[in-house]
Amino acid sequence: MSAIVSVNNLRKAYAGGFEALKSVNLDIEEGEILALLGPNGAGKTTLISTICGITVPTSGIITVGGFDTQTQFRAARNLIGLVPQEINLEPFETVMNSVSFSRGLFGKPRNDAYIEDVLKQLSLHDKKDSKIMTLSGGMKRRVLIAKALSHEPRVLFLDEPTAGVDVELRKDMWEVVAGLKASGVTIILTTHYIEEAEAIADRIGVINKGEILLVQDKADLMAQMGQKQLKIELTDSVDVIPDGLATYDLERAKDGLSLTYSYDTKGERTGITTLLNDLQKVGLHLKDIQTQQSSLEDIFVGLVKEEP
Ligand SMILES: Nc1ncnc2c1ncn2[C@@H]1O[C@H](COP(=O)(O)OP(=O)(O)OP(=O)(O)O)[C@@H](O)[C@H]1O
Repeated sequence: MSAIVSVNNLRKAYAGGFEALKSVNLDIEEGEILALLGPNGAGKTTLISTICGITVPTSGIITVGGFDTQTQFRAARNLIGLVPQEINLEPFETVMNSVSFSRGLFGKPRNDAYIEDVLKQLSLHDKKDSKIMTLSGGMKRRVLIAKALSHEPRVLFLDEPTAGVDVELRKDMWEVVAGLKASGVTIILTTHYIEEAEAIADRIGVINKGEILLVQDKADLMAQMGQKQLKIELTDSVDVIPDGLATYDLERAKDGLSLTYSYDTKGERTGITTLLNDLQKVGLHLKDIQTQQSSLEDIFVGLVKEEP
């Protein structure tokens, strides 16, 4: 895979001097879904707006499809579709007209067949002649996506596509995004819903205070940083952790009926076998054992917390 979007040493200071982005470097591979995860005010929207040429960078270079977003703005922008956070649609317009109009703004010749295909893909085709004001919130969001796709972009930016959307609609949106990826569009979405990144992204970038803390393959991220916990339930409670188990850094539950052992799933040895032997040696009897994997949420909270 090759980078379709390349961000190099991007800095953005707003008027007044506030540095919303501090030397950001990011390559987005063609065909992937990249989720940019970060808390409120992290700089997600600023990053997207700057790549899309809506916000002017203070310094740094961004290319899209090899075109410089500043010196070759039009060529770069033609390759980009942007779905904004806010729903800003023309209420009295029909879906078809509204989407066709967006295409026209990019100077592309009318192509009803293409627009109808997009509407079909977004399950909006039966609403093509409906006025936008008659659509549900979920449908309006899909109209925004149709508009962003109207000029046949290769990269689609979705700024918080499911903010304030109920669980059902959120899952619908995830399916839409998966369908778009299947049709060959590269997708970058911002979210502060960890489960959203976990559900649909190929790679996850974590951004906080204007800095990208990491960008990594989702599965690798979870495997590398994920810790597993082994919860050992005991038949009888213990008041203190026996000396013979001191080396394991166990956590004792308040009721003394279970001990939790954390280990690295990627480590050469987990230490579980010797732990179980040692438990027996100190005379503890197991009732049950269970393992649990830390979620992306634990990883994310850990990363953002470590920031000074
Ligand atoms: N036009 C502006 N002028 C000055 N500061 C701004 C401007 N736009 C954004 N900021 C500041 O830049 C920082 C990053 O904002 P941005 O909207 O990029 O964050 P975000 O990660 O998208 O947040 P959210 O999840 O809340 O949308 C914030 O501290 C914000 O207050």
